[in-house]
Amino acid sequence: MSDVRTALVTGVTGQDGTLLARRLVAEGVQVHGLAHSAADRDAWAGPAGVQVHVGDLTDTAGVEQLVRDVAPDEVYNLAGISSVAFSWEHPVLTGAVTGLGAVGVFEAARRLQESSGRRVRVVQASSAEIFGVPDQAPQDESTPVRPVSPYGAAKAYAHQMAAVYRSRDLHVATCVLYNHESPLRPQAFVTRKITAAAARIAAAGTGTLALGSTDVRRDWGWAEDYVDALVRAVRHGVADDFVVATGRTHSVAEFVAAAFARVGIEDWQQHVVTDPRFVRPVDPGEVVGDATKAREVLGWAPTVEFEEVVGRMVDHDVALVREGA
Ligand SMILES: Nc1nc2c(ncn2[C@@H]2O[C@H](COP(=O)(O)OP(=O)(O)O[C@H]3O[C@H](CO)[C@@H](O)[C@H](O)[C@@H]3O)[C@@H](O)[C@H]2O)c(=O)[nH]1
Repeated sequence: MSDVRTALVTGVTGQDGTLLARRLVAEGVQVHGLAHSAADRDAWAGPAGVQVHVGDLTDTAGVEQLVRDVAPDEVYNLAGISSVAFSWEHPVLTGAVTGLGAVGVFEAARRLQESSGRRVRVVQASSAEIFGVPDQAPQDESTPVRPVSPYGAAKAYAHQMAAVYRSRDLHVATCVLYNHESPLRPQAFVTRKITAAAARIAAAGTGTLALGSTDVRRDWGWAEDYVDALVRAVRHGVADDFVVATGRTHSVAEFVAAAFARVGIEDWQQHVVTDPRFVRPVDPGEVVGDATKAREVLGWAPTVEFEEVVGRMVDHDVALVREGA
């Protein structure tokens, strides 16, 4: 049993929110979640016992009211637009939700802390995209923040405002999360798109997968590990920034090869076509993080290797196809 009584998780219906809610409920924490819509709330396959509220991060007054009502010990800000691809189509919305929305959460926590006289701790889900196309590899907490996508710029603003709120005596930690995956990933992200396609093509014996750039390299880890880092960061004595990554990269092509090999298809190239719709205006060629600080300060370490991440996702999608889902 944790000594944390109440937690508020924004973005609770997403991949990380779901995994985090499971973890906190298992610890005996009273979990409140914020979902974007009643439909998201009703469709959510989260753990029992979570009180899910519906609201929009752009509704600053609503967020402040929620934080006051819930009076959490811990706030996990996971809400926002999480797809870089989507952010290119909706840059204004991305700035409002992912950037300003985060500040609304920090401000609400600060006001609660001030009015209640109790410590409120916040962790912000920051992103490797804040580094844009970095000069150094791997990146760490000292790498210049220089985003190149609307999503990265919005996350960069929230990241820098976290530091501003620390100077106002609010505990706001950030985890600079590199790509982290699980079967809960929607197909808007390349990993799940690939694993779902591998399962579909294996079952049908035919089919194609349309992708953008396949030579870009990402640092892919297992999402549950990254949720563990968020918990460690928010509970650490000092609010700080932590890069959370495996330190290893693979290309999209390598991900495809591993996923198709898992279903017994070696000639994956026969099934992949390039579609310019999935090529981004600017896309970092390689992002890779150095999580030494998280290791040394938080005792955090990734536990699942790349091949196992791919394998677990493919197996899940194969089972879904078999069930006719
Ligand atoms: N989504 C998508 N990406 C593709 C495709 N083809 C190639 N890619 C490439 O695959 C890479 C990974 O794309 P995503 O899976 O969409 O993830 P992301 O843009 O790297 O963002 C993820 O990681 C960030 C941290 O590094 C997170 O902050 C973000 O929320 C998200 O989880 C990108 O370089 C993208 O251009 C495709 O068809 N779809």
